[in-house]
Amino acid sequence: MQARLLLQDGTLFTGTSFGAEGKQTGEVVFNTGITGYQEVLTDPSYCGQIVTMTYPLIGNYGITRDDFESVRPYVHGFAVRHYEPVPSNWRAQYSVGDLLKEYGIIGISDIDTRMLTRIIRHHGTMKGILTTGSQPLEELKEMMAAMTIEELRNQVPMTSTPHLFSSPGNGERIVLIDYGAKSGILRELNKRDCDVVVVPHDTTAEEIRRLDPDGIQLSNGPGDPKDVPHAVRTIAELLGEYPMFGICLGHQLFALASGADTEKLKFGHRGGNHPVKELESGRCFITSQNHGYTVNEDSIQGTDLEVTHINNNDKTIEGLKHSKYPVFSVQYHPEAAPGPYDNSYLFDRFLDMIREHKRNHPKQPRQAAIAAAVKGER
Ligand SMILES: NC(=O)CC[C@H](N)C(=O)O
Repeated sequence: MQARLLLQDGTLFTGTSFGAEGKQTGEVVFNTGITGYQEVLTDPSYCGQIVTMTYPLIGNYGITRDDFESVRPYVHGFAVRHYEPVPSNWRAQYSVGDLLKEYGIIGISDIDTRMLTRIIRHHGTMKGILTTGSQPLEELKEMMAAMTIEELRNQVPMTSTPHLFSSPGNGERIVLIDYGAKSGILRELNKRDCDVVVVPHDTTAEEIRRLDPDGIQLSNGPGDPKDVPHAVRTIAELLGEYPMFGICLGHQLFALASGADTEKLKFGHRGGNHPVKELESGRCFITSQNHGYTVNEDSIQGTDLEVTHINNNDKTIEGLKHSKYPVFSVQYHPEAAPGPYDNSYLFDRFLDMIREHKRNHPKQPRQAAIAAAVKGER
C-alpha cells in the first residue's frame, strides 16, 4: 500500500506504508541515531512529531518490549528509507510494522530520507501530513493550510502519568515529576536504590512537600516548555527548598522558573552523538539528545543561573546550575537509552548533592512531617 508525506513547504514524498492506515499530522523532525529506533518510538518527548531516521535500515532487530522507554509509542508517524519487516534478533517479539499497527501509527518507507533531512535542515522543522489514503494532493494541501499550531501543542498532559505511583527503594526519597518521563530516568534512580514517587505534571508544590522528598527530579517531556506554565510556577515555588535535577524539558522548565527564557531551535538536536563540553573540566562528553527548544543565552544575564555545559557543535546551552541553591540541569539525556552511558554519573552527582544538603540542613524527623501533614488539610 502507498503512503504519502506532505511537508508544509509543499514537498511530497511518496513511499510504501508499513504501519497503520489513516492520516496523521505532526511536526517533522529527524534523528541521526544508527541504532535505538525502539527507544525513539517510545520516548514520550516525540509526542506530536513525525520522526524520520537518517540511518537507512530500520526494523532489522525488531521490537523487544524490554527496550521501551515508556509503555507505548508516542510518535505521530515514522518515516524511513528501508524498512525490514523480518527481524533477525533472538530477543525480538514482533516487527516495527506490527507495533505501529497496534497503536494506529503510520509508517512510510522507501522515501529519500536524506533529501527529507536536508530540507528540514535548510528550512527548519515543519508541519507534515502523513497519509495512506488516496485524497487528492490539493485536499491534503488545504488540510495543511487549515492546520493550526494548537493541534500540535499541549502534549505534556497526554504523556504524563494521570496518578501518582511509587517505585520503592531504601535510599533517598525522590519525587520524579513526570512531564512525559522516559523509563530510563526511573531506571537510573532505582538502580541507586532511591525511593521514588512518580507524580503527575500538575502536582502542586504543597502536594510535593507532603511527600517529604529528599530531592526532586524534573523529567524530560514533549512540546514547548511554555505550554506548561503551572509546572514553571511549581518549580519556582520549590526552588531552594529541595535539591533538584532537571533533564531536557525539566532543564528548560528550571530555566523558566529561574527567570530565563527559552526559544525554538531551527531543527533541534536528535541523536546519540552530540558533543557537549563541561566548562569546569573542559572535558567533552558524547550525549544522547532529543530536543527542539533551548534556553536563550542572553536571558541568563541577571538570573541566578550559571552555564555549566555547552554544545560543541552550535554552542547552545547544554547545562545549568543555580548559584545559590543545590539545583542543576542538563539539556541532554544522562539516562541514555538510546545513547552512550557517559553521562550517568550525573545521577550520582544528584544523590551526592542531596546527601550534602541533608547534612547541612537536617530535616525534621519523617514522623513529625507526616503528623504535620495529617493535621493540615488534604
Ligand atoms: N526530550 C525533551 O525533554 C524535549 C524537551 C522539549 N520538548 C524540546 O523539544 O526541546
